Amino acid sequence: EKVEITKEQRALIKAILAAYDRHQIPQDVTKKLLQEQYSAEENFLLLTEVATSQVQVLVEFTKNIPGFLSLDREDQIALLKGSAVEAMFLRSAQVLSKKMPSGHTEVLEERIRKSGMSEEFMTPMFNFYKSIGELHMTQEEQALLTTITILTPDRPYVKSHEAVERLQETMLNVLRKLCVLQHPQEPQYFARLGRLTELRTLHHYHAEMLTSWKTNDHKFTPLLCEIWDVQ
Ligand SMILES: CC(C)c1onc(-c2c(Cl)cccc2Cl)c1COc1ccc2c(ccn2Cc2cccc(C(=O)O)c2)c1
Repeated sequence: EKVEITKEQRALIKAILAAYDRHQIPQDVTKKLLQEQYSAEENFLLLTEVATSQVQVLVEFTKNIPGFLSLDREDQIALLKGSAVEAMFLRSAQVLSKKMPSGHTEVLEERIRKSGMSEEFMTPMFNFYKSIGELHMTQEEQALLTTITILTPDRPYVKSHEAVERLQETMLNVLRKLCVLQHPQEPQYFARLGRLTELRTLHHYHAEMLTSWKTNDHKFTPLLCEIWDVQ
């Protein structure tokens, strides 16, 4: 039967896309990525600055997700803490896979490769970036996928599981219709997006990345320590 996006769903897409487009990392941070010299130390510091800025952007974006602010306040924090890494993997993948104007992509990739991260995390991370790139997601799909990742009910310490599940279900219904309408030649497209559960394993790798950086006496910003429970 014909797939129809309702008026409410269109309004939802518009609100989420506007929030997604509005919240970008400030130019002065991304400009540094091109200017500073290369050393593992400098790369780590720059990536820490980008990650901190990305968390701030993520918090602002999340506040604009329709319905998020009506969730229990502690659950809002639990959802942000539980999804930050995955949302940042999605965002970094979207940025690295789209050919950014001023050759940012190569520079970013180079700085990630040379930031003191061990090889064992590099491979899964860049495979993930490659698989995201191959999906050629539209802006709406990227914004909705990030929203759905944030609204994952089974994060640690979430109390009103059903309230979050209802909100996530609403977004999944919209994404499902969008995929059918925007990728008519590929009926399996929505299922492929769902298979991004690799995100969960990357979350696991990331915890180990943090530990290995920490043992090499790398410092994180207060915001990153708070959102990632780093001492
Ligand atoms: C603390 C730091 C060393 C770190 O720890 N884990 C990761 C980490 C890593 Cl190394 C990979 C994936 C996720 C995380 Cl948290 C990182 C680096 O984090 C990021 C965060 C965001 C990133 C990047 C790279 C790109 N982006 C997105 C981006 C870049 C430039 C502009 C914009 C924009 O929206 O305008 C967005 C790195």
